Amino acid sequence: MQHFGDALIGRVRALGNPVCIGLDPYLDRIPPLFRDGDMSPGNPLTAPAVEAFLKAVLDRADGRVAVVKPQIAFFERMGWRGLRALDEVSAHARKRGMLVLLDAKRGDIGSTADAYAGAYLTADAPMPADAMTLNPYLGRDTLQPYLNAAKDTGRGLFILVKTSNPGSGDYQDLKVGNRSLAETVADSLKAMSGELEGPETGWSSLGIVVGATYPGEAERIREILPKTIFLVPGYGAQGATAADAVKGFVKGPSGLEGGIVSSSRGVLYPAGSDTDSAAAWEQAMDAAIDMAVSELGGAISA
Ligand SMILES: O=c1ccn([C@@H]2O[C@H](COP(=O)(O)O)[C@@H](O)[C@H]2O)c(=O)[nH]1
Repeated sequence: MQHFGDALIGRVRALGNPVCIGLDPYLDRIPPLFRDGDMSPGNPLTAPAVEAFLKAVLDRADGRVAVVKPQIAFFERMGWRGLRALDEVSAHARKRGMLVLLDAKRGDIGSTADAYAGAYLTADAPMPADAMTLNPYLGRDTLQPYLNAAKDTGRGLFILVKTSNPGSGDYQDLKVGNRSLAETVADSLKAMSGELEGPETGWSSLGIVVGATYPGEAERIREILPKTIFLVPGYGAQGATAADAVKGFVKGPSGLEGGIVSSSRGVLYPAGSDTDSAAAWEQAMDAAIDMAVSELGGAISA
């Protein structure tokens, strides 16, 4: 059975960069090369066009990137055809050796969490993901069904701790004693993280989300959870730099490690990609991927 934490860290070490490409298909930004019809969410041609676009992105990323993060909202927006496209795109990524981290941010009472875990994480899940994001707001008992599934299947979990958005401080920075709520949540995940530590690298399959836009908080949270992989959004389109993004990383055998840095809009829609020329689009996409790979690869080797 694959252990998600070991598999992810192994691939990042092998490739020398922590890039995670976010798959957020904004319908009005799909390049002309792939568009079909009016690209309205209910148009039956829209989801296949999105699927073709994302598969082409994955082909450009082949051999350069360890993991991709489809954002389920953009697929749900297209109804059942969108979910079918998500399934196809995920299968395409896996065929190219990339892990699939589903950004679904689920969070509900335990009995409903059971159903979500059964959709994405259990051995018989119809839409399997290698890992998924979760919202811990309803309490630790609501994370248990996902933890059970992760133990059974080796899949991974990423719990929201300190998100990248400007309003994340509204609740996450509130003081609980002398710590922020985000740090308190991190502390409460210690035991669960320990239960999923990998036999090869020691890194846990229970990860957390820590925005690149709050590098100081990333350093404090790393002290609380030394073996927990960080999923770091906020680099690129949200303004954080590569140096900010790796603040919570630690020294490993081949450079800094312990996290992946996601970039969605910055990679998917670069300058020059708004074209109906296949060659020009490929060139723009290669340049965008190269930029993320070299900036973030450089930041972990510095
Ligand atoms: O704290 C978080 C958690 C998740 N996200 C997700 O990332 C992408 C946005 O990425 P860009 O690189 O800014 O396009 C989107 O799917 C969010 O839901 C986040 O931004 N912050």
